[in-house]
Amino acid sequence: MNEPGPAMSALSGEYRTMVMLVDDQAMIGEAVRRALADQPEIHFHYCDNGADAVRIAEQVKPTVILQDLVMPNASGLDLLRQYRAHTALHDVPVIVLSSEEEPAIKSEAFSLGANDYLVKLPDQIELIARVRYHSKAYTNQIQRDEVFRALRESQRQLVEKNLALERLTHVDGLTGLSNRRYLDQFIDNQWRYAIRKAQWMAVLMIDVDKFKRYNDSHGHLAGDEVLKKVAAIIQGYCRRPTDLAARFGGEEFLVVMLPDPAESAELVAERLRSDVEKAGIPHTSSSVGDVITVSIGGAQCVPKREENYVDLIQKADEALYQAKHQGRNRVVLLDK
Ligand SMILES: Nc1nc2c(ncn2[C@@H]2O[C@H](COP(=O)(O)OP(=O)(O)OP(=O)(O)O)[C@@H](O)[C@H]2O)c(=O)[nH]1
Repeated sequence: MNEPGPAMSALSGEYRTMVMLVDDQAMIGEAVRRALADQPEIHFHYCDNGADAVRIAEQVKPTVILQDLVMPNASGLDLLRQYRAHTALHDVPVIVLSSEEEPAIKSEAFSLGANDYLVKLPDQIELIARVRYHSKAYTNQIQRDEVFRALRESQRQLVEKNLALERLTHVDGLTGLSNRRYLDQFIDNQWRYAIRKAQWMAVLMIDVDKFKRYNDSHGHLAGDEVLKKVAAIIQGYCRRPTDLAARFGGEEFLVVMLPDPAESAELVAERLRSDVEKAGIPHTSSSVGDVITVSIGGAQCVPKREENYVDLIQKADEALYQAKHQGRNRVVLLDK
């Protein structure tokens, strides 16, 4: 008897033909073994007890099962049902071995999922041909499934990588806020949306006060850390999908929002300004105070078709200029 072993070798990627015969008659077992003996690529396992068939099939991993119908302690049709309900065995081809050509039994066997029906004992050539045919169909199916699985997995990874890449192209490397490129896309979309919905749209331009002095006193790297902290505070105010916080330029940030009446842009701007001050990041060389502060210029409008969002940003810039001139660490909001 050939050694029982795994029918499928995941390592080599090759599939061996593994025939499992379930039949209580040792004489049949011996006859089938002999019929297959001179086929080196066909491995054979004989199970003479129907009660053990499912358990043994789990271990042996047959690529085809030869199933006797009448056994003392198990019914072949019942076993067929069990194979078909079993997660690991439900696709394994089953050739029913019957002692007679009986249409009713044949019909029931096929309706339960048998793949073939042979009357015992078929001649050697027919047995080998059918075993090869069913085994090959089964292993081809497994290989196709594996290829599809691998393909789906690599497609999933590709989508993830593309998304990550896309995110990277949208993000400012230092602060993690959106970059200018993404801001332009976003604000354009939001502008059109606000036109359609006749909704208020606001932009806040936020600039760190006396930042040059900070860099001069503490160095550029320490300045970068300040920008990251300020950016994190700003980001905290942009949780809704309709809001966006972006790095507009060096130490300048821009927030785009569709404010609702309950939380006006001015209120958000004032809270943000106050949070930066309360963060208490020391800035001893600032003429505004002894901590990092920001000035915020805001502009808002209900956009109209004939207007352009660039004018809104321009207005916010004007407001920022006023905030700086009025002494910094303050909010100036203008309606466009
Ligand atoms: N550390 C750091 N500094 C930056 C970065 N981008 C711009 N800056 C600095 O930000 C400073 C901005 O200086 P100014 O435009 O003169 O304004 P300010 O000193 O903040 O003064 P006011 O805006 O008038 O309050 C410059 O010194 C820039 O070098 C950056 O990415 N990192």
